Amino acid sequence: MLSKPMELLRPSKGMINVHPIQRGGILTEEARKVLLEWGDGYSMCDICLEGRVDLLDKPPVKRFKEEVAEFLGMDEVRFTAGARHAKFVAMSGFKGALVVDSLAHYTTYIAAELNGLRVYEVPNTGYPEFRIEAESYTDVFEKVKEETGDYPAVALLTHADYKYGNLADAKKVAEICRDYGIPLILNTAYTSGIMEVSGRETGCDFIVASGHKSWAATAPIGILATTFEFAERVFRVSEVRGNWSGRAFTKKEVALFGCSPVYGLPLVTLMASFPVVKERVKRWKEEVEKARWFVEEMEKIEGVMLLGERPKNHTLMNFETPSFNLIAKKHRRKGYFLYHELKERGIFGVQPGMTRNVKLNVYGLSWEEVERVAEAFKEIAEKYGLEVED
Ligand SMILES: Cc1ncc(COP(=O)(O)O)c(C=O)c1O
Repeated sequence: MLSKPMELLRPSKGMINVHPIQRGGILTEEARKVLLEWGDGYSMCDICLEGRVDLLDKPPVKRFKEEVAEFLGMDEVRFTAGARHAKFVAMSGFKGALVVDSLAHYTTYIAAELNGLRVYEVPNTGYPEFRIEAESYTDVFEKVKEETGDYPAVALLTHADYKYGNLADAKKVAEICRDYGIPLILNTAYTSGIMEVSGRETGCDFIVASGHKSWAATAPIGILATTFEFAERVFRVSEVRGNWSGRAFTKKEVALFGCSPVYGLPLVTLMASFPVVKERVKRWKEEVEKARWFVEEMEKIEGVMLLGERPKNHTLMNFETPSFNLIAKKHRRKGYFLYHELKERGIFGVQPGMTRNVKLNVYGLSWEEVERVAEAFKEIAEKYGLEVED
């Protein structure tokens, strides 16, 4: 059955959306302007001479690719179908064991599975901070060697994780990997595009990014950046020949399905937002200040405590909220009460039905908006008889 127009309206329209995955993907004005012009199917491919979207001159994707490489402090870049696909492409250059942090996103595991890599996890410090200690990578590398006879083929670190918004020490992990000669994939789905990230400074071998999560682009689009050392290996070109015609596809990169699997709006919006993204990363410090202020305000509410590292170094946060959970038990709407109370106050994005924990992201909100969100939580708490410090 066809969708009715009503069904295509956005439920969060007009509200402050604090959903953790939404904040960094909100389009810039510049990106909004290109939506209609480039909305047709293969809009980008009007003048394609090389058979690959990353080599286009009109629009200037080839030049953009070089600009992104420079921005990320890497040598070579390709556009992928999200961070998940970028991880898949990076991992496609390796066989054997992969070591990942235990806060890695599910897409890391899926990318490894698809590449036939065996996954070993670096533990975190557990409740309440769940930190990934860089030194723990050493222990796991040694464990892999002991169990399999070889050191791992590759390692991955989630720069900021999706669960607690902890910011891992990428430089330290990269140093350890370098000492072992193990290439490091840095998953910056929640960092590059909102804060400054440089592969050269960090010392990692791959940077994975998500355009729709953190670079103000339309989904799906990701970025894989790497060094000259690894580029040929992961951007391997096709070697097959057609039996019938003997055709060869020697320019087509295998893990990118020949030509980048994204063209049109996702890539054009990424390009249109880029000048703004390059500037906004410089304002990260203030974004973190807002997050720290917000934590202080939330913890004035009885029974509310931040999970993850303190002080916060990222804008994604997770609160333990047993007091809200007790209210939910007696409320006729059960766990949905909080979602509805927030919605009535113009705030969207806290998971419906969830009151044990509240996970949200304040990235890109103005101070006034951050205050509105904090006030809404306090007002709801007081309405249901929780104490709120002045
Ligand atoms: C840490 C992390 N990596 C990767 C992803 C997936 O990103 P994408 O949708 O670009 O594949 C997510 C999604 O939430 C994530 O949190």
